[in-house]
Amino acid sequence: MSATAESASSGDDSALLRLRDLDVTYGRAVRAVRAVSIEVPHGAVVAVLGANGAGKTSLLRAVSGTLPLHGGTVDGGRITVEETALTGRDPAAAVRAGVVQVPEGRRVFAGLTVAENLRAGTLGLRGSGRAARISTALDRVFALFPVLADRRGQRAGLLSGGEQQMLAIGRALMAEPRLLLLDEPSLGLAPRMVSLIAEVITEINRQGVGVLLVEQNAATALRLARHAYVLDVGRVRLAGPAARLAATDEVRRLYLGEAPEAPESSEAAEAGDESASPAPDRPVRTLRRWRR
Ligand SMILES: Nc1ncnc2c1ncn2[C@@H]1O[C@H](COP(=O)(O)OP(=O)(O)OP(=O)(O)O)[C@@H](O)[C@H]1O
Repeated sequence: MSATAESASSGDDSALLRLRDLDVTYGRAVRAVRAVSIEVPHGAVVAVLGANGAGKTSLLRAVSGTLPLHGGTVDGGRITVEETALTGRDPAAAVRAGVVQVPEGRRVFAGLTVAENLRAGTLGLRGSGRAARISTALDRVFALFPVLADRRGQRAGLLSGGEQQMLAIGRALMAEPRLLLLDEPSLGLAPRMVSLIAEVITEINRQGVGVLLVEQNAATALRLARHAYVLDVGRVRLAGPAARLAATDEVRRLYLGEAPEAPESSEAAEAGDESASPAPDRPVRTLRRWRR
């Protein structure tokens, strides 16, 4: 494992999403993402971890084409979904390529009903058999989230935070994604709801949807993901199989909030990778720990 690893995955040619040397800036002053290379293989959940301001959301915005809406620009690098180049493309192009983002903070349409919110997710749907496909997608969402079926006529603003997160994910699924971009789905949710959302992410993935999961909740993310990347001030600091990352001293101490068992003997240091060792003056950025 290396901080400069180009990818946490095997690097095979069948990657669903491939980011190469991605740079994202806001204006002249903020370099939010720097030379980041990430892959999501077909059928995988891949996690991107990091503290506040590490660049996680900016990375997702670059992929979903929503960066300009926030004043940001892709300044360098390449984004491809299978054979489709998405670098600098708009959100409609990303949706056509099967990429749908669930933004942080849910952002459901509070004044619309649950059913209307779900239908809003189908606006970008093109191609034949649209009505039948919408009906199938609706059945699938209601099977994943029975509570949404029960509340289909209720205004979304009246749902709990967890239910709104379900609705936000459900709305994204209505667009028939091949790749779901999830930004902090566990944020602000009670532990029981975090577990439920985690189970649903696993099920969605089992149904064939690739997932790029951005989380500060490192324990949940590392449990769900096959591969993981740790971003630090816009750069990939660590990358590798999630289970292996979860076992390193650095991740356990800085991202899982665990006390180290042995003094400063990180796996990366053993591998001779000095850049992955924490600097002595670095503040410990303990992120929220996942509690069952
Ligand atoms: N719209 C914006 N305009 C200017 N700077 C921004 C904007 N959005 C993010 N930034 C800056 O870009 C950097 C990366 O932010 P980003 O939101 O991508 O990080 P993050 O890892 O998702 O953080 P968090 O977990 O707090 O959401 C930060 O320095 C942030 O202040």
